[in-house]
Amino acid sequence: MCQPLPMIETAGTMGATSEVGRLRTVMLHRPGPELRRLTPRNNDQLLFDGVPWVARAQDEHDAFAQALRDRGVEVLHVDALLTEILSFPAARAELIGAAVDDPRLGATLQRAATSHLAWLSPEDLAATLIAGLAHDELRGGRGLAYEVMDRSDFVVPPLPNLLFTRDSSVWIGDEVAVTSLAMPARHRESTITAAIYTHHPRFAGVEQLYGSSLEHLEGGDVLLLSPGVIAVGVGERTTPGGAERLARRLFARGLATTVLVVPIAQQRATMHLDTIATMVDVDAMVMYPAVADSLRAWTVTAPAGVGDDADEVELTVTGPQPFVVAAATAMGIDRLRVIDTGLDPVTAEREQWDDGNNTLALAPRIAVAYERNTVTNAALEAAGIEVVAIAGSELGSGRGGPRCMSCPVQRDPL
Ligand SMILES: NC(=[NH2+])NCCC[C@H](N)C(=O)O
Repeated sequence: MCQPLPMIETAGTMGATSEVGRLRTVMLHRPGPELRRLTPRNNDQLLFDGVPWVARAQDEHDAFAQALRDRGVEVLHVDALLTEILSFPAARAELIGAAVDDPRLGATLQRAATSHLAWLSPEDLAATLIAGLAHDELRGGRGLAYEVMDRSDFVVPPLPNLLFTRDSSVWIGDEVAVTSLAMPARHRESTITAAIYTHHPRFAGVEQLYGSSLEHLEGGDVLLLSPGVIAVGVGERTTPGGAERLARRLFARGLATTVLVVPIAQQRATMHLDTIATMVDVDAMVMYPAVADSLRAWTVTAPAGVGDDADEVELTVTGPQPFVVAAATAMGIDRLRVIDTGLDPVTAEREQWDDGNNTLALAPRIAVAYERNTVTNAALEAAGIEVVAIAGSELGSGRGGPRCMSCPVQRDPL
């Protein structure tokens, strides 16, 4: 334990100012034993629409990671970063504390779980923090809560949605926002991303611009439309309060000039802004046609030279305007080109559900997309976007596509 980690050379500054600058480094999480915890009894609560075939999901994810590496992208894995920081006592204490900080447990079970976790090697602790700790896996389990707890329940619940690394942190400029996830099944994910950014030497000196205990804000709702122009969806996950706090902090730190706040329907099919629209070129988005005309945005700005006290920043709010109009104005372009998901309403609805809009741009006009969304992908190709198609039959059961499954750590400036 406690051996210093080697400092890793990184090419250029970390961070991103757009969704489409050439992708250099990305953080992924290869799905593992945490997916084997899903059953028909718990999958709804754990935010999966079914019970995935884990080995196939891993094959699909490996092919996704390989497609990125083949195009020169460095792939970082959450479990490896987590294992590395878990040789530091401070990181261990923080993450063990977060794992047992659960009102279901009670003091006796909390103590038993803490001492169980404290004995684990960095590898085993990383694995347990992600896959969770089932009732009968806890050596020395005791206490009222332990006796009463259903045998199929978890002392530490698994994190199957860690797969969607987009949501638990987002880089804006050269800072990282550790987010505050709305669904109870995902709260603990951002304690892991916070610990990685705090303790891993790779990220030494990186400023954290948000935090896991603030108003709900999820990375899937944050779109870097162009340098300094950020769209934030508010709906099932991100609250208006979260969007406002992020805007203030971005303005105070000079990381944005305009934030567009975009209300989206509060339902599972549109849980994040990136389920209905993603950038595929500097001036183009693939978008769900059923919302393309009705999507509205409030434009939030702040006077220049606002100083660095975020709470003092005076916000100017105008709108609402049609999203595409507000976006083009803020981005300083004549028109935001929109490529439709599907052609007829039924195909569009099916392909939106299967994350046809959820593309990951590798550079302007090159995007990773699920192969199953054939009509959307053909529309992208027809619009001059090269589609890097990946399989997602099992990965898709968690309702997330290539964008949700990736957190860009470094993109070239445009
Ligand atoms: N950025 C995204 N669209 N992420 C998708 C997350 C899916 C995950 N099962 C959830 O419900 O939270």
